Amino acid sequence: MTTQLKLMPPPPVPDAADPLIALDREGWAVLPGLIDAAACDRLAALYGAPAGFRSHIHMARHGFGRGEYRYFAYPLPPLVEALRGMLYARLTPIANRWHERMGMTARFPADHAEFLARCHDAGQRRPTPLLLQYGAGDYNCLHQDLYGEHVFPLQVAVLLSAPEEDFTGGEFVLTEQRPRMQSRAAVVPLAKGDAVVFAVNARPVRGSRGDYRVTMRHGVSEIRSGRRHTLGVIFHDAA
Ligand SMILES: O=C(O)CCC(=O)C(=O)O
Ligand SMILES: [Fe+2]
Repeated sequence: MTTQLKLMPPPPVPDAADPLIALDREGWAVLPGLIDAAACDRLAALYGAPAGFRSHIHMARHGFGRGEYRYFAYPLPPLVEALRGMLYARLTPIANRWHERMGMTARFPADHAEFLARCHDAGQRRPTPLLLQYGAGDYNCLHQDLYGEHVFPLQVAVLLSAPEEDFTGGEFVLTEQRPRMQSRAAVVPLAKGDAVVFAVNARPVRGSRGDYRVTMRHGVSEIRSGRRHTLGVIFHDAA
């Protein structure tokens, strides 16, 4: 019996075949090694470049936490532009399915340029991809990246620094607020170059009487030492 069991093939691991399967179950999923270490370093180095950004935010001044970020200006750096279009195309079927399940009327076109035209027509014209930089003692309060009426329900953050080497602490945290229940938190395990895909504001959860909406927020726990950079990819533009 034991030998027979040993000879049996291992059970299939669906998440390994498609990491995005976890999105429906958890409201977030990790895309391991989305970009390589050299590309991470090149992107993180842009933070110190004088040009290419439309604004610079000191989080403490706005009560958002402690740390800073810069929104890219258009045209985006080619890698950011390519990632944004590629990820959007991959996430659109899930976004449309989620909207249907949550009883939301908006549907998303297959082409990101078409969705951006919709944002721009509604006055959401400013690019939202951003680079974040944190040092020791910095953190990012739980929040949602909503910038107007048009919201693509999923977004992506890419960790550009190596945990335990470049920084300690600074974990990516998600919370979900379920109706009439206490909130639940998740800490997302990320290595340098990994991306987390997560719900911007709400996700559908299957209950005994159909789907219901769960509200999600994300943030970053305090960086204990070192420096941490992230690339944030949001698919709607900002008013
Ligand atoms: O630094 C992080 O990991 C989170 C960044 C963030 O809030 C975002 O990309 O929207
Ligand atoms: Fe965010």
